[in-house]
Amino acid sequence: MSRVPPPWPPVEVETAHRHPDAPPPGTKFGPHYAHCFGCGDEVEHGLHLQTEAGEGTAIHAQFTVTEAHQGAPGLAHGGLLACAFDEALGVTVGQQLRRPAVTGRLETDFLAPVPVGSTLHIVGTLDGIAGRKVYASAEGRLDAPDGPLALRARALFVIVDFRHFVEHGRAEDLRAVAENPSLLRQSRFDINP
Ligand SMILES: CCCCCCCCCCCCCCCC(=O)SCCNC(=O)CCNC(=O)[C@H](O)C(C)(C)COP(=O)(O)OP(=O)(O)OC[C@H]1O[C@@H](n2cnc3c(N)ncnc32)[C@H](O)[C@@H]1OP(=O)(O)O
Repeated sequence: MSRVPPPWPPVEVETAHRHPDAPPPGTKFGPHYAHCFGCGDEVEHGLHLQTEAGEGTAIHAQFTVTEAHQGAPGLAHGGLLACAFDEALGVTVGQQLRRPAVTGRLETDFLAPVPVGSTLHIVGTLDGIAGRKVYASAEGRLDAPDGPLALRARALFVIVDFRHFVEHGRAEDLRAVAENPSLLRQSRFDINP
C-alpha cells in the first residue's frame, strides 16, 4: 500500500486567517473544560494536553504519555494519540478562528511507536476553509520540538452554532456547567466574530 496521502485539503479552499482577536504567539491557553479528556484538569488519567499559540495559525501542544495511556506494554494506545491530535487541532481551529467547531473527520498516520514516559510535541495549523468546513493538520514529534517525527494527522472541522452543544449534551452535565460556569475554563467564543 502506498504511504502517499491523497491531496490535502481535498477540496478547493480559501486561506484561513487567524481572527484579529486570536491570542498572540506564546499565549498559553490552559484547559477549555474541566472534564475534557484531552485537556481537563479534573480528569485524573486524561491527556492534560498543554497548548500555546504559535506564529500565524499555528498552535503548539504537548502531553506526556503515562502508564494510564498504554495499549501494548510500555507503548501509547493509538486511539489516545489520535485524541491528542483531535484536541490539538480543535484548539487550533477554536483559538485561531474564534468559532465553535466540531471534528467531522480525523485521519492519523502513526509513523513510529510512542513509549510511555515520552512527551509528544504537536504543531497544528489551519490549511484552509470552505464555507463551514475548516481543514487543519498537525505533526507530532518525540521528546523535543525537533525530535523524531512520530505522527501526522489531518482533520476536517465543521463550524457549528452553540445550539449544537446545548441540544446534544447530556442534561446533567449541562446543568453542572450552568450551576458552576467555571467548569468552562475559558471565556466564551465570540458569537458574532
Ligand atoms: C473566547 C474563545 C475561546 C476559544 C476556546 C477554544 C477552545 C476549543 C477547544 C476545543 C477542543 C476540543 C477538541 C475536540 C473536538 C471534538 O472532538 S468535537 C466531538 C467529535 N465530533 C462530533 O461529535 C461531531 C458529530 N457530527 C456532527 O455533529 C455532524 O455530523 C456535523 C459534523 C456537525 C456536520 O453536520 P451538519 O452541521 O448537519 O453539516 P453537514 O451539512 O452534514 O456537513 C457540513 C459539510 O461538512 C461535510 N462533512 C461533514 N462530515 C464529513 C466527513 N466525515 N467527511 C467529509 N465531509 C464531511 C459535509 O459533506 C458538508 O459539506 P458541504 O456540503 O458543505 O460541501
